[in-house]
Amino acid sequence: MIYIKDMEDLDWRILRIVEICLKNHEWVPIKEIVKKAKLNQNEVSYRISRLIHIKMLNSSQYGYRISHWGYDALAIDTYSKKDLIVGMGGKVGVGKEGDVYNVLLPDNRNAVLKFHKHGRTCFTMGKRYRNYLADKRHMSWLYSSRLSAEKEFEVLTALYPIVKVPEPIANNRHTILMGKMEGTDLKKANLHRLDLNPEELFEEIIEEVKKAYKLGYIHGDLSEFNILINSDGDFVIIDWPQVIEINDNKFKIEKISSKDVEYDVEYYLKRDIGNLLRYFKKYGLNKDLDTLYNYIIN
Ligand SMILES: Nc1ncnc2c1ncn2[C@@H]1O[C@H](COP(=O)(O)OP(=O)(O)OP(=O)(O)O)[C@@H](O)[C@H]1O
Ligand SMILES: [Mg+2]
Ligand SMILES: [Mg+2]
Repeated sequence: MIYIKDMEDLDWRILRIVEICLKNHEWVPIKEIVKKAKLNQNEVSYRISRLIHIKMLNSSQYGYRISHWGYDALAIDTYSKKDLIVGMGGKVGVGKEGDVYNVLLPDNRNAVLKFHKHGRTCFTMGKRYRNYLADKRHMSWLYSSRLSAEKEFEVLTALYPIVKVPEPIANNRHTILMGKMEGTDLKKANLHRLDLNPEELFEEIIEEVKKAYKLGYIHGDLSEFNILINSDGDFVIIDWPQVIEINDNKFKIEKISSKDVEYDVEYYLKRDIGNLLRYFKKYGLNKDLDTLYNYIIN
């Protein structure tokens, strides 16, 4: 629980100062905070103890840093101050890399806010991110979560509305604000009960994969868990941070047991198609992977 309502202006100010100082420190020493805040040491100590009490800051013998909750709070506060969201509701979903919450936009539309949480990332994901961050020495969860959110927002912006993906609305820190799909994931949907034709749906999904490929992107984690569908058969493909950019060599190498293994675009695209085929097999669909692959790339 984030106790934003208990936060006073000075608490926010100190929290933001700690965030800025984290660019240069792993733990921010109190004297650094005092210097930047232009407040006396007693006031700063008092604010820090309040922030620790409500779990916005973590402390060690070396100083202070922002907690997951502190970072969440800063993002929510920023959206709220910019009038991008006017309310927050419950959780829509919990993924391996983040939590997704219902939010209300000023025009009364429902949307969702996805928090990227790399601290508890799945292992492969971490590996790939470490790769593309090889030159950044002090990579913290805070920094890598932010990059992951930025990447997902960038991809949604490049794909929307050509490809069926959620509408990207805004990005702040480790979060993205996007349109909400009222529906369920394909994993939980029963296509027969929804009166949907599995073969038609499969072909529609392949069309989206093809369009994304033409724009230069391979999802990289496509499966029945990352497709949301409603009862009309409308769907969106979600969860894009691990995207493979077709002209970006950095994404082609993964470290497996400390050996560099080079995977190419073909590997990732076939893996995505293979996941879809596996899912649709239970509806009796039998298609050839190579034929689909050639259809997509040509
Ligand atoms: N735009 C959206 N509209 C409605 N629900 C959404 C939306 N985006 C995400 N969700 C819900 O939140 C869940 C997690 O989202 P997402 O898959 O993007 O996160 P993740 O943490 O990367 O998950 P994973 O562990 O699958 O990698 C989804 O399975 C879905 O239930
Ligand atoms: Mg997912
Ligand atoms: Mg994911």
